[in-house]
Amino acid sequence: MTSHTLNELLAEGVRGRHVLVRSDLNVPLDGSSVTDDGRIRASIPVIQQLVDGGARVLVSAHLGRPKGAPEPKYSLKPAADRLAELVSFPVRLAEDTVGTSAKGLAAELADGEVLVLENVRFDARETSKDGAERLAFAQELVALTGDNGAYVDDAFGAVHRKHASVYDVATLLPSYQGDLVRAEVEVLQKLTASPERPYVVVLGGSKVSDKLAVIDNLIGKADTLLVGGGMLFTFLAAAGHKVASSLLEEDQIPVVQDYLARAEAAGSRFVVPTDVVVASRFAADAEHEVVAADAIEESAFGASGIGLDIGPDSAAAFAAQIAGARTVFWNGPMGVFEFEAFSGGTRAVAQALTETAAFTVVGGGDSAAAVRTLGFSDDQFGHISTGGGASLEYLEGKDLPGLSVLDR
Ligand SMILES: Nc1ncnc2c1ncn2[C@@H]1O[C@H](COP(=O)(O)OP(=O)(O)O)[C@@H](O)[C@H]1O
Ligand SMILES: O=C(OP(=O)(O)O)[C@H](O)COP(=O)(O)O
Repeated sequence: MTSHTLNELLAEGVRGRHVLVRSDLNVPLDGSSVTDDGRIRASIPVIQQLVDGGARVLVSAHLGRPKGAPEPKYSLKPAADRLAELVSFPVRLAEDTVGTSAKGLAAELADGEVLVLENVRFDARETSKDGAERLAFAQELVALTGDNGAYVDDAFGAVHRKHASVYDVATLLPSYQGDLVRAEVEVLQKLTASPERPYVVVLGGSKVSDKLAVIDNLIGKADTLLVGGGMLFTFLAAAGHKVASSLLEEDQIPVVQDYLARAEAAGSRFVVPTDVVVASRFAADAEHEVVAADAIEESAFGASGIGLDIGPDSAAAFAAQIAGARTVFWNGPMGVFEFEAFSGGTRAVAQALTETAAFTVVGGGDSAAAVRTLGFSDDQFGHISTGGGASLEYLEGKDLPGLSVLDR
């Protein structure tokens, strides 16, 4: 299957046309400052080419997971401001997504100007499971483009979401695949076709139920699955251990038990941490200690202890697996790397990736941010992908709505 490309759109001509671009500007923030602008930088080439072609560019994007209504802490303002600093063309931000501000500013746009629409997730219809609701929102987005609009999907990190701004708009406008999506897919295609073995997948992060769902199809594909981050506690609970106040998805325990039971026959092996860094509370300066993974509740903090990182023995075991691999895919920090005291596991995994002879891919907004904030550089890895969940779902061979909707 192929999609129409950005080059085709540019060849058709975009001068004076409103082009709606879906970008992934879901960047980590500290208050109102962007702590890693990787996704913004990755979004610029497509926007720049459209600006150079004289398009009137409308950028749609989400930030975080607001609950379908405006919430100031999820405003795209910090991301739009950072974009404006990085480029030489004018960038404005609408106060709403499809309301009076967006309509007025979209109509006023001159050729080569860019308007970022406010967070699409401020409208509950964006993520609705009801297709008619999503379509109604998509129609309002599309209406901003006038009568000769076009749509470019460049938000690789969101192609696994069947959301109005990713999927439904593409059913309404002439649609094209952005260069970022194209480049990401090219790398991942190589990884799905015939990964060199041993093929090690490292999983962590906090979107536990999303990631657990993905593991299902990686069993049998990956040789070894290293389990860190928030999801490790559901694995420990599945083995019958108490996890005190750590992140736990109780309803997923039977799912994990099923994975563990199926893995061996399918030729995959889970490596679950044997030690954990437990903290008294979720804070950078919390008291903490290393305990055995099967004795979390026996730490000094008892039932209120929270596991915030894998322990040093586990980090060393993970590093050894990575050293012996030929292909490594990593999504999700091993711990709360934003706090120095709980960044050891993530740092050890990142270091191991830079030292192995394997082809390495790091995927995900926070994973990419982690390697950069811990002082590693992009060129120390085979590929840094802007999408975590999106890459994982691509690797499991799932149909990704944001890609298939563009198929001709
Ligand atoms: N044990 C843990 N408890 C709570 N949060 C965790 C834990 N380990 C990692 N995290 C958090 O996971 C977040 C990243 O998760 P996620 O969004 O799933 O990753 P990515 O964006 O790379 O896909 C980080 O902000 C990190 O602090
Ligand atoms: O951050 C993202 O995904 P990731 O954490 O899997 O890399 C994307 O912007 C998608 O966000 P979502 O997982 O809230 O839909």
